[in-house]
Amino acid sequence: MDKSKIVRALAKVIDPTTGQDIITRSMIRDLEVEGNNVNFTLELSSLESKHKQDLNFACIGAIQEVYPEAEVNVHMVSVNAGASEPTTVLPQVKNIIAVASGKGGVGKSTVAVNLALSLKQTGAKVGMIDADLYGPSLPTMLGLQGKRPTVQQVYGKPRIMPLDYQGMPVMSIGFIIEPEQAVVLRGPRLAGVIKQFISETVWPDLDYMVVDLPPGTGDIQLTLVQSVPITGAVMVTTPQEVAVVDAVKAMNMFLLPQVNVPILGVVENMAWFTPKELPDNKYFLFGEGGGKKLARMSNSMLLGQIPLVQGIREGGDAGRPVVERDDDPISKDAFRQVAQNTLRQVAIRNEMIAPTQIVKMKQ
Ligand SMILES: Nc1ncnc2c1ncn2[C@@H]1O[C@H](COP(=O)(O)OP(=O)(O)OP(=O)(O)O)[C@@H](O)[C@H]1O
Repeated sequence: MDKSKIVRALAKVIDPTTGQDIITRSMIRDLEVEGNNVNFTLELSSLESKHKQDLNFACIGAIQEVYPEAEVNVHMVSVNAGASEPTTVLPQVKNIIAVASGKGGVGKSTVAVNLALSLKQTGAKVGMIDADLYGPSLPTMLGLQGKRPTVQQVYGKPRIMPLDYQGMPVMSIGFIIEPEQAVVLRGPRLAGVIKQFISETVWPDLDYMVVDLPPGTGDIQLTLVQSVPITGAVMVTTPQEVAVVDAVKAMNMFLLPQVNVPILGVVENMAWFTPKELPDNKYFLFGEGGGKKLARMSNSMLLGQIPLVQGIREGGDAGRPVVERDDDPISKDAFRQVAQNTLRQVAIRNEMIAPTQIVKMKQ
């Protein structure tokens, strides 16, 4: 029997927790073929061990399809044995970055989308969840209006396949219901949708998952911190005092001792206005210093300042974000700097602090 044929057969076995095949996920070790005997070890996380039997049968079936005479012995081991608290939610996602703001309209979604795409431009694997269930803007900003995700059966369970924007998997309530219907969703339904986006969607291996939160503090933020371990939050504010005051309230939710999500830094959006015809001019319409102030208050850093320019709004409306175009290098650079600083802050955070735990709160 040919070992490489067996590997190719095993590559058809899908791990139901991630939707990826067990070869891509490097779950097979010590594959040995002797006569009719095929022996190997299948490494499972504690979450995958729920599917132990299914996976065992799937492996045997896949090999016997090629070699009906094969005697297959699958030795299953748990890779998390002895670990204190294995990550069981989105184990294939290395970092989850929540983008939050105090009030609406400060450009949180614009920052989230351009940050995600700038991270992707560094070569990282990035996905996005639009958790702004009341006002989903991702479909418009990425030109995906009217598109619907497909549902596929993965081991007998229906799973959502995210939509794709230029190689970036994305999910939004706007892909499921019409935007004007979103407001009718209430507490438990909202929590259900967030959980579907996390646990019932087939996300590939990702370096960063960027989550666009609704403004303020509410059920959705609470559901999210109870559902996934958030690596850190990026706060978006405009420079004026009132925006900062609201942003502090939103920020304080992340810093609650039982939530304990670190603030990676602050993005000051609409920092100054630059007219198209006078690209070197800066008019500080909303005052100055809000971003720095918020960064100081959260003991974090100002990740960057984004100007108020027509191209950013046009990019969002046209479904082609400014960092994906070449007609506004200044804004593109500003977002690139935000992404570089975010990468650095995530790396420092992961070096210095233990992984975030999912919040267990009495409701
Ligand atoms: N720096 C900017 N320059 C020009 N227009 C911008 C800028 N940032 C955001 N906008 C525009 O402002 C509007 C609001 O932005 P966005 O939807 O990102 O805000 P938001 O904070 O996510 O709002 P909400 O959460 O209330 O939906 C959009 O039309 C967007 O294109």
